[in-house]
Amino acid sequence: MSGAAAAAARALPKAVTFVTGNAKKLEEVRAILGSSIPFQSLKLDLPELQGEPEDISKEKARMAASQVNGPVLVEDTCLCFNALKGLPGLNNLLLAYEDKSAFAMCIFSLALGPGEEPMTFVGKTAGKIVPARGPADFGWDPVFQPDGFDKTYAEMPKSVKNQISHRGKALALVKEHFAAANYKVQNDGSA
Ligand SMILES: O=c1nc[nH]c2c1ncn2[C@H]1C[C@H](O)[C@@H](COP(=O)(O)OP(=O)(O)OP(=O)(O)O)O1
Ligand SMILES: [Mg+2]
Repeated sequence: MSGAAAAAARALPKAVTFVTGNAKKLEEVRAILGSSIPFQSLKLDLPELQGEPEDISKEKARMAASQVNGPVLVEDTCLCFNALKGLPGLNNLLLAYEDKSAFAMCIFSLALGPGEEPMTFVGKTAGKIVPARGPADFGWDPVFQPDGFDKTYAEMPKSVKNQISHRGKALALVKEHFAAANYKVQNDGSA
């Protein structure tokens, strides 16, 4: 890197902690991030808040950052129904509506430490709600069929889901941010 355009390295006291109570999410985040961002994970059930998805995610990051006392990444996901004007909800509600279109939305929030304003990264994948097909081991994967595919998320190989998913898209933005921000992790000989 040369000269003026290089971002000043921001020192982080430790590696970023991805906080979630959901093992399946963690599995996907690990697979998608690989070794691109050094992170550790912590299983913590944070309260389920109400409100606008972005605000919920940010508030979750604030709580996690104070509990961890360091940089954290958290994530909130919703399946939002166009018939309900984008509201998250229960699949059964949709039975009453002709319009089965929906989108999966994932919002990651990164807080660099307690008291720091979280940054958000949003990924969306459009699709429709269908009768369940495929393994039922992760939430609503069997009932969500992304546009352009004849398989539900549950029926796809993980590698395909991760490439086109709400989570994959949001994490691509997280990766871009990390690449640009040039964080330097202290107490980590590998950096
Ligand atoms: O890719 C996905 N495919 C199918 N279902 C999914 C996905 N991602 C989240 N889900 C489900 C899990 C939970 O029943 C609900 C809300 O998720 P959400 O509140 O963000 O997650 P959570 O409470 O399980 O874990 P966390 O501790 O990270 O908040 O959506
Ligand atoms: Mg949750």
